[in-house]
Amino acid sequence: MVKGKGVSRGIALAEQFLVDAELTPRYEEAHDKSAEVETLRVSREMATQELECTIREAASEFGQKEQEVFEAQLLLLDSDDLWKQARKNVEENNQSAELAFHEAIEERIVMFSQLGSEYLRERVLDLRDIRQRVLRCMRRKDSGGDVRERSIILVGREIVPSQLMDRRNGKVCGLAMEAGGVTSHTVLLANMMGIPCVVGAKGLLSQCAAGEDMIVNGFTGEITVSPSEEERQRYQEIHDRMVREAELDRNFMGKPDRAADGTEIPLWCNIAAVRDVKQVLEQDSGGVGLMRSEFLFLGRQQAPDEEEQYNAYRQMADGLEGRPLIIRTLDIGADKQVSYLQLGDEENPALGCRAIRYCLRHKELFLTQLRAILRAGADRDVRIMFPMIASLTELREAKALLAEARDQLNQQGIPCRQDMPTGIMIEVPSAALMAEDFAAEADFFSLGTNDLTQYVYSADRTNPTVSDLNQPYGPALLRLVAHIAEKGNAAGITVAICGQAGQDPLLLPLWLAMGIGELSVSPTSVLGLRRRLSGMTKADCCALLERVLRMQTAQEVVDALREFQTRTEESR
Ligand SMILES: C=C(OP(=O)(O)O)C(=O)O
Repeated sequence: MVKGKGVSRGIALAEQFLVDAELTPRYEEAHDKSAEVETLRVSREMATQELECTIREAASEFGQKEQEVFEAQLLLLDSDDLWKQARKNVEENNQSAELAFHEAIEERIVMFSQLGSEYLRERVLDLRDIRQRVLRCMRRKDSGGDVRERSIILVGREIVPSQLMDRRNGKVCGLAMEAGGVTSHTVLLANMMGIPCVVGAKGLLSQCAAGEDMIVNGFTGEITVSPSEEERQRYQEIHDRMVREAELDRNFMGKPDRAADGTEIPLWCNIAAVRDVKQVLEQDSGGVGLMRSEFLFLGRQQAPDEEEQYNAYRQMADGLEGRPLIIRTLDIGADKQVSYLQLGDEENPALGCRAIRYCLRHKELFLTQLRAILRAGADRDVRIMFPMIASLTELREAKALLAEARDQLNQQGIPCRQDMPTGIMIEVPSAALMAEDFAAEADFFSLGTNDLTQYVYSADRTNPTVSDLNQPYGPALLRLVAHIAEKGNAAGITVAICGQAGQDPLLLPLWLAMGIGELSVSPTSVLGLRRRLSGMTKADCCALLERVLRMQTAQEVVDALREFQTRTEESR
């Protein structure tokens, strides 16, 4: 068993699937040449099937450009010369199938790199990708066809969002990482998708065995490689308990987001793509409090143009059937790197030119997004939110560009929203301290507690070594949140929370007491939070908050919150 930190609740048992480690071939001699040749044949078939399936999916879910990328790969993979060369390497040079294929691709990489053509040089990346795909197929024990049909646990040193979103990686039902931070974007996505996840599991990669089963326990942080019968039974018990809890939660379908004394906190959702809208409706949520638009920009070769963005935002708004959609403008940088945007090598990217800072310096890119959002909101409840605002000057500049985008559309006679509600993320201490001033110029606040925590404690959210500091129970963060809520409420604007802390059931009474006006959480958290909310009263929560705000350590706070939770649940 390997121990890490559980960062997305739940438990999963499935086949392990190594993702991020660059697979290198086994440098072995072929003991049985005909078996190695057969491995080549089967892996060619599997890789081809996978790619064909990806092309179909890219066509239906993404766009023409994504489809073309994979079609180009399929052409390369389908080269008879390539496979003949690999076969020759087995038969004449006594190489294993893995090595034989690796070498055959390597020859092409060297050739393509030396040719003057820009186009062929760019194909080198595709060749590398194909090599990884085929090696992965060779490592799979059976030739059970398309990995997408199988449930898998992604295992890696650090899994990036694009790998999790890559449908070629199968039906992901768990994530296990040797490194990885508590609120990295992969973790956020895992939460959103209800996928159990463990990070910081030292020694994981040396123990895992691709193709074998694994249990990932997102409650305890335990990872069990190749589980025994007894361990499988234990998994089943926990799994069954989860199912029972989920049934209790489901009784709260159709009920209001209301505490026992009638105080309401709307429970909205965080989403990243059009396909997430379905879950918002399925989980009976009232809207989307955070649409992380940067996910439209990840895992591709160039930025989506205005039309593509407009279509995506419009589809989301339509899918929400009148519920509000808050779109956060491009929050790129730090752990969300996009190669084609040339973010540059920064010594300290979390403190660098990211999010609104990047957008204000790349006006065309920003205006394109603003136009797309304004158009999507022409006759739908779409609202806009700027991330990483640190100064009033930035907010004013961003609003001026929003007005410019609107004027451009008006001049062209393109329908768009004239008075789009405009909010800001409060995630930088400078904005938190000046909440009163910001409240006079923003229509709403949404607290990005993931970043706010990292900046308040100066503890990198992706660094597991400092994850003890990077958590939301510390009194400094709670006092700051209370300050922001007070200023926002006094100005009559909604103060929401869209960071992970918003979905933490332990913290729920504090948010209720502070007058937080909306929580935006992963869709899978909505019903559970609604159930818990229904058992609390604002008066009890205020008494708890008063005590908590006088506490000095995170441990004292956690103890008080746990005690409150037990008491509330027992009294129901
Ligand atoms: C919601 C937040 O933004 P991100 O997507 O950076 O986690 C946050 O920082 O809390």
